[in-house]
Amino acid sequence: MSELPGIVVTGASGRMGQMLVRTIAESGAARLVGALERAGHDWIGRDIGEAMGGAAIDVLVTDDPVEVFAKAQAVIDFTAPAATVAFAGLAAQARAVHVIGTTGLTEADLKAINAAARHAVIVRAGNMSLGVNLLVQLTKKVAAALDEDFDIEIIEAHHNQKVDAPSGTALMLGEAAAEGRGVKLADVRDSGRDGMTGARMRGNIGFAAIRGGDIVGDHDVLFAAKSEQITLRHRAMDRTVFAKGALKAALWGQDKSPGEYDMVDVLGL
Ligand SMILES: NC(=O)C1=CN([C@@H]2O[C@H](COP(=O)(O)OP(=O)(O)OC[C@H]3O[C@@H](n4cnc5c(N)ncnc54)[C@H](OP(=O)(O)O)[C@@H]3O)[C@@H](O)[C@H]2O)C=CC1
Ligand SMILES: O=C(O)C1=N[C@H](C(=O)O)C[C@H](O)C1
Repeated sequence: MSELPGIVVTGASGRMGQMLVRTIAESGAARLVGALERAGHDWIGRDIGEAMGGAAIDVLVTDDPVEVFAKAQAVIDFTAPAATVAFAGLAAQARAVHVIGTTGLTEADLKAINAAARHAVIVRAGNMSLGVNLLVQLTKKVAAALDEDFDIEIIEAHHNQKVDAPSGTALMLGEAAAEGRGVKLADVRDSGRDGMTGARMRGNIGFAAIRGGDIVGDHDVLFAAKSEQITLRHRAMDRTVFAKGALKAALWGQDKSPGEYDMVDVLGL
């Protein structure tokens, strides 16, 4: 019997990192071959299972991506933009599928990731859940069906430790709405209203970000016209939906040609 695909989790001590370690262990479809943290992290050298407060699973936390990526068929990465760009190059060198959940990436980061995808499979999405990727498709459809009498507003809410806004998901939804309308998001994006903003500009796509407590991730797409409104809503109740999607992407990517893919490709939506 052939061995299950080996997976490295980066940022293994993080909220998503720990969820991924558990999801892989419970999946029966893959095995954890590495857990990565930044140099100096106090989990380095410890068994990841024990560091997470459970039983040992014979995988020590390391700060050496080159050594662990060489053993892996896939790298699942929910960290921070600078780390993700560096991991994209290293995962491509190791010919490992790189699943990127990290958000807050700049245009320059995206360019570097795209260059790495010339040599290996990269699956990147601001949200790995089935529900949100379906919502993206629905948003595109509804935006295409309605004219600019409907103002489009994207409202997202997350926990108080989130460092980027608007969320990666909100931007995916904004791109979908813009595509549905046949415009470029960059030309109609309206985020961060504060002070004497003036009246809302017709055709703009607005963003609002709420941060509080332990909200996992809520997204509304509001289409508001005179006398009627439509709201499309997704709420993540816990992070398993993201981790399961990421694992699915890592397995899906195993027999694909080098290139950059997203969860719409993985889920066949
Ligand atoms: N696409 C999706 O479906 C989802 C995306 N996300 C995104 O994933 C990212 C992480 O979220 P979350 O888990 O909540 O954040 P956390 O801060 O809990 O975890 C991030 C982890 O990455 C580590 N890290 C940062 N830099 C490096 C590095 N150079 N090498 C190794 N590890 C590093 C951090 O370490 P340290 O603490 O030392 O900095 C931390 O342990 C965010 O961008 C978030 O928006 C989150 C959920 C779903
Ligand atoms: O940081 C988070 O937590 C999340 N980030 C992603 C985003 O930026 O959209 C996905 C999810 O909403 C949780």
